[in-house]
Amino acid sequence: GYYGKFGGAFIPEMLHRNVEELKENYINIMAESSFQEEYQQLLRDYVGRPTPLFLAERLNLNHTGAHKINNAIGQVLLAQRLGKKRIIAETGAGQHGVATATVCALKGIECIVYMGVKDIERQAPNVARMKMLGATVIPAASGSQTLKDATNEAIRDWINNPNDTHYVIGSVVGPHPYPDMVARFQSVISEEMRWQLKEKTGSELPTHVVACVGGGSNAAGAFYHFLDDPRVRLIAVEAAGHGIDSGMSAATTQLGKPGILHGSKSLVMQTEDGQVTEPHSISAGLDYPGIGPLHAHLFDSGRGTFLSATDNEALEAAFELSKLEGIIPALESSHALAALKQLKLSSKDTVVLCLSGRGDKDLATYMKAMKK
Ligand SMILES: Cc1ncc(COP(=O)(O)O)c(/C=N/[C@H](C(=O)O)[C@@H](O)C(C)C)c1O
Repeated sequence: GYYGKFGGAFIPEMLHRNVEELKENYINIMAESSFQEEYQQLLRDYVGRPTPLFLAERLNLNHTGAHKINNAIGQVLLAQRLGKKRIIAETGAGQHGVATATVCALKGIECIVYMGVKDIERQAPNVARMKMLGATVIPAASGSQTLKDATNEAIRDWINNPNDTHYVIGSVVGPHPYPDMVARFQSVISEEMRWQLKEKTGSELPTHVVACVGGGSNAAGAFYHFLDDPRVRLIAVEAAGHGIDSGMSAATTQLGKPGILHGSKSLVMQTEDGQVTEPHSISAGLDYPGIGPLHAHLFDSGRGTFLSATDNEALEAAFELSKLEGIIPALESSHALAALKQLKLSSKDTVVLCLSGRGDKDLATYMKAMKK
């Protein structure tokens, strides 16, 4: 369960049994043909995959509007095979919450989503969707009432309900096996990239894959099948917020130090005495003081190139893509788009940009920016 020196499962004693049960079973269950049949069938007929590779842009026009559903389907199917009757999840941008609530509605299983009070405000359309889908949204009022507090509340719930509950973590974070399990579910993104690239360009290898990183699941999925091929440059884009040195940022590889967050050893934005510091990003999905251990290792080993984009650069990129291509991207994805300008690309390059989600959820923020 390690990526270099990062990863592991540093969890409260009371969670051991839950996490052990997952670790013992996830590979076998995912390898079962009945699991794969159901999983692939849902991705095809319910999510609407494969999503088109369009003009070297990777569009997730998936059902529920982002990549999160790939992971939510996998984990709910897994939870059912483990006999769980109750699903909990954390969410920040609300996409993961909506994806989990969607699959729970489809499978008729109870769904509770923890969400920071601040995020409930700025992603209101997704809160409405979760409620429409029959999920219970519980405001995380502890701490700074953002994503990390939603995650803490979900972990507290799981400790109190160890037997009948599965915690669907929304990104490649948390104790082993979550980072590996979520990356496997998201790997469908690079699988589709490869064969669509082959069809369109004759080669299944791009020169660059670019993706935004909050916890890092859409990037893990986009990078997955290219990790070991140095011919493919992996470009991870973090949220610089008001700027790396502004004190209002979420660029964890630039500002973080090795530490433990939510059960995983990775890079964490923290004070001298190891208290997690409050991150900032205009996008809820990247507003996270940690990063998945896979990405900490990609950064530490130099295999990945870590760029960042500020709030304003992301906004600009969102307006530009909307006007130039008729696609309104999620604020998170707009960070990946903004970073393209920082790459010295040549016409020989094949760049695949992973657009992790649609901008429907961010229209209020876009409209506010337009008024300025
Ligand atoms: C459209 C979109 N793009 C990217 C992200 C960043 O999450 P990763 O792909 O896991 O880095 C997100 C993250 N969304 C989560 C959520 O919807 O709850 C996030 O806020 C938390 C799970 C971290 C997203 O919604």
